[in-house]
Amino acid sequence: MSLARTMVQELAATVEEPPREYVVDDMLDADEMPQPIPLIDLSRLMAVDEANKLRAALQTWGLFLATNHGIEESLMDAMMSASRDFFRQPSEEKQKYSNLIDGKHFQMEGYGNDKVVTRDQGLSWNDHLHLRVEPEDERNFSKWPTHPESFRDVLHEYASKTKRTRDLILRSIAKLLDLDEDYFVNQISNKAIGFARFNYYPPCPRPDLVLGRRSHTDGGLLTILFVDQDVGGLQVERGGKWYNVPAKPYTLVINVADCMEIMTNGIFRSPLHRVMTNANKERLSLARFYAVDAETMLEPAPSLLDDKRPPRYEKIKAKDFVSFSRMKIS
Ligand SMILES: O=C(O)CCC(=O)C(=O)O
Ligand SMILES: [Fe+2]
Repeated sequence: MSLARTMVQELAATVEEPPREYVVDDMLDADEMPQPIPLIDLSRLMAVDEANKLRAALQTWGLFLATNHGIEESLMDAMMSASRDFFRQPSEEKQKYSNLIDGKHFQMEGYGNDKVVTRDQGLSWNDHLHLRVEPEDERNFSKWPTHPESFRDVLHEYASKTKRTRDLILRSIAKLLDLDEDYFVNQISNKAIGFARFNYYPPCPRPDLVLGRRSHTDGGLLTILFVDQDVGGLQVERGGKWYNVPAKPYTLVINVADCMEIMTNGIFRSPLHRVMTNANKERLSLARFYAVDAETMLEPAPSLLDDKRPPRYEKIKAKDFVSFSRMKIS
């Protein structure tokens, strides 16, 4: 089986019908919202009402929209436009950062598609650039674009800002659970890995049959997502239904990831989410994935457990954690 695939961007420019591997089984749609996705003002989390809103958001959706997150609009604009400039380059330029070594050996970092593991694995209408941003002293700059020229500096700046936002949110989550304020922050030492995933979704001729990103949960502790303000597409699952997450200018989407669900013993959920395609417009997004230290023992925080609330997840070392579904006891 060949790992090398045509970039979706090139497919989109040439085909009228998406290849079979991209087509999903069910017709794609969204359900009517029961209530809007909560919008949290991060500068007000000291206030009880805002903290309660955060708690409700994390329990019901595992995801929320965040304003007043401390990242300047000009920096967000610069980051989005650097990403757009990267993806607009000719294919040969982008292939210099390919995630396939010698055209066949897949590695996590670089430009390309997701790893193909099985023959019948469905594909997504998406190309991406995946970069390891933390630990800061282990950045592999051979995978960091030099075009546009500003790319590296802007990403460096953006990463230092999202880190602050991350810590603010992690501390707020710990407080909601009466845990030590640094309980989650301490799981991320200066050796923990943080990725930036720049997603590019070309227009797709069959948005009713093809997903920009198939349904998944994020594996780490927390994800800070910056979505295209002009094109929606992100959906989140709740109670077996799919709901549109609105794209609001300069508003981040924050979601709980699997390790956080385990550590909170399922009080806060790591939501399934997916991305729809659009017939006419390209779409970009940038996910910052924050993982815990590889050596961390993943387990529900002991103070959240008692006779009535037994652990719902088995203990496992973070580096051995691969599939979320295998971890659930009930
Ligand atoms: O593009 C999006 O809105 C979501 C992307 C996503 O879920 C991911 O990269 O894990
Ligand atoms: Fe995701």
